[in-house]
Amino acid sequence: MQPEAIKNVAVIGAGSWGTALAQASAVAGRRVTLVCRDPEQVAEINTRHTNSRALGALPLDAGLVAALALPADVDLAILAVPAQQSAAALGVHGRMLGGLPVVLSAKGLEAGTLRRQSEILLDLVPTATPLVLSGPSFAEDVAAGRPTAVTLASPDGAMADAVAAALAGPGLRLYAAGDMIGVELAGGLKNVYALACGAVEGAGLGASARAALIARAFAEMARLVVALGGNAGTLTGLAGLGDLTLSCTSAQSRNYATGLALGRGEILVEGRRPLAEGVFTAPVAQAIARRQGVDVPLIDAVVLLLSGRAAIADIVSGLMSRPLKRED
Ligand SMILES: NC(=O)c1ccc[n+]([C@@H]2O[C@H](COP(=O)([O-])OP(=O)(O)OC[C@H]3O[C@@H](n4cnc5c(N)ncnc54)[C@H](O)[C@@H]3O)[C@@H](O)[C@H]2O)c1
Ligand SMILES: O=P(O)(O)OC[C@H](O)CO
Repeated sequence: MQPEAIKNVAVIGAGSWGTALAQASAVAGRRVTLVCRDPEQVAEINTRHTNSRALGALPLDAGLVAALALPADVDLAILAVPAQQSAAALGVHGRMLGGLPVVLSAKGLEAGTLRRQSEILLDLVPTATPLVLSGPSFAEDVAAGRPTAVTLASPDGAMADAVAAALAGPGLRLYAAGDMIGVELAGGLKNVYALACGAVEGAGLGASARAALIARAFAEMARLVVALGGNAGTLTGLAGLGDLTLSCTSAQSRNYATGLALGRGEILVEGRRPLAEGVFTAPVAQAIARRQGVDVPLIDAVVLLLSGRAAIADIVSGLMSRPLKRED
């Protein structure tokens, strides 16, 4: 496929990330339909050209329209609902996606089934071509056109090149890559480690502890990626190091902010906080690691923290008192 053949893009999911990707695609010259669930949101986007629920007063590109369903002439779809909702959204829209390239942009692993996003897509729409978009990218930055670079991974290299070229614009640079498993895992796992880093800051444990945590998270992530057939080298790129750095150091990350609250001793009340994908992915990552026989002390620590069954001081002391091991 040539990039010029990708004229019409549909984005499923009108939250902050879906709206930001729709905006970037429109700025890149595509005709974009943002698929919403709420008729009032459709009306606001089509008349006032804002999506206030997702991105406040940010003016949206004139090439972006909203609808309740996918149009018939879509060349490329982008799925941008929370990771635990991907199967439900594909259940509604999947029959329109047969044979199409589908960009998966949620960062998370599915509870219960332990599926990655590409596995969910291929189970529900076997003829679609999956591409995974991940990397350091806050919706607010992408929507405002601030410089952002991400990875776009697919086993179909020619398709990844074409879609990267079709979606690239003045503020968004996409690097095509082949290791979809590594990129998907990196995107899901960084949210778990961002929770941990936020908790370290919230508990006042210091910047040295947070830096050590990031480095050990990188090593842990590499073990899991390799065990699942991915490439550890992928983690040196945008989806690995790039996103781990962003999410583990910035309170703008919802996962980091949630960790901050946990570290301060606050109790999480479901539905009362912004989406923090790591809360759902942590137990899934732990189950996958157990299945593969991979040692993941940091993921275990986050699962324990989220369970509310142990204080952060005890969790940290448990991590620090493990038998010493070699780094090399
Ligand atoms: N916000 C960011 O900066 C950002 C950046 C990169 C990746 N992501 C990822 O994008 C995904 C979505 O995050 P977000 O920030 O847009 O969340 P959000 O909470 O802002 O929005 C989620 C949207 O999905 C819609 N939705 C939920 N279930 C649905 C369903 N079954 N069918 C159709 N629509 C449904 C909701 O109505 C809402 O509009 C997450 O996996 C997140 O990790 C977010
Ligand atoms: O706000 P978060 O923690 O969901 O992070 C958003 C993006 O994934 C950052 O790359």
